[in-house]
Amino acid sequence: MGLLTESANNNHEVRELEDGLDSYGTWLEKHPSALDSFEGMVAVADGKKLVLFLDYDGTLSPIVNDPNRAFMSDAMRSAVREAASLFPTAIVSGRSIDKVNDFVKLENVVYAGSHGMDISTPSASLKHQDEGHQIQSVDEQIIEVLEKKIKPIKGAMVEDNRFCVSVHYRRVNQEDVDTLKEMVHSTVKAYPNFRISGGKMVMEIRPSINWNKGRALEYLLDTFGFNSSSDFLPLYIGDDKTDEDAFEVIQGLGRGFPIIVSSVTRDTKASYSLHDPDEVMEFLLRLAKWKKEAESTVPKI
Ligand SMILES: O=P(O)(O)OC[C@H]1O[C@H](O[C@H]2O[C@H](CO)[C@@H](O)[C@H](O)[C@H]2O)[C@H](O)[C@@H](O)[C@@H]1O
Repeated sequence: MGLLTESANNNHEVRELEDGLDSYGTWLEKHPSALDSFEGMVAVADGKKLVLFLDYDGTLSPIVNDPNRAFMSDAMRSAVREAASLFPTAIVSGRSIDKVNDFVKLENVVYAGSHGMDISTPSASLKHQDEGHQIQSVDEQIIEVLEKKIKPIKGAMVEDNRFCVSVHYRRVNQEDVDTLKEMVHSTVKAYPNFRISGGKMVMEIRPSINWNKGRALEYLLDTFGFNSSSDFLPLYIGDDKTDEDAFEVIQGLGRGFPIIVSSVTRDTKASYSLHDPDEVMEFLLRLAKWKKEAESTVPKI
């Protein structure tokens, strides 16, 4: 993907691109390409258990205008399937678990939807508990009120992600974006148990609880049985603001690989970068190849 193709209709991101043209190289020095750093990374991972965490939109599928058409390519699906056959793998998304499952269509991965609030493993399913109360699916009323309120804004769209809601403005005229944002803020004000976070041309309305993709990563490491082990390495690939919570947890652990997918300079806690989903696919294939070769050279006793 070229430097100027991603989200070219987003003025802010275009400005970021223009500003970033000179400094992208400098940014890459701080967040080196995971492909260029591959040999060093696998040298660290040798003999350890890598655990993979993959975001969906913008990581496994390219960002597109219509959220309902963010399909994953067959080639990407087969790369993820291959990697997941060799490493414990979770897909961690802001989407509802059912929607991300419909897009990914793989059985050998664990799904964490609604920014990690809804987790399904082969053996159990967790709807995040907050102070002893299981959180409820987002009140139908919020969705109805939001839909009604934003109706006059052409191109705006509400997406029900089960435990959170997205209001999309990628297809909204630039001059209407501030009005839309104001409408969403004033609507959500009436629901003190919810807060708004941002993403790529989307406002995400989520329960005000201390749970995010980082907490989901910790929970999943536990579920995979790595809580007491000292030889695991989490590897998380994501492109959006909500993925920063997971990068932060990995930095806090002092082990593992936080990798951001970005073709522009970004403020991030990730240590490595990949330019776009094509590079994510290439990286996953290299990882699988490395693991298979490593396993075939282990002497059989
Ligand atoms: O955590 P993720 O899996 O990255 O989900 C974050 C949001 O992703 C989706 O929206 C983004 O991708 C859309 C399709 O490419 C794009 O049209 C939109 O502008 C992006 O923000 C999803 O639709 C949202 O509900 C997720 O919250």
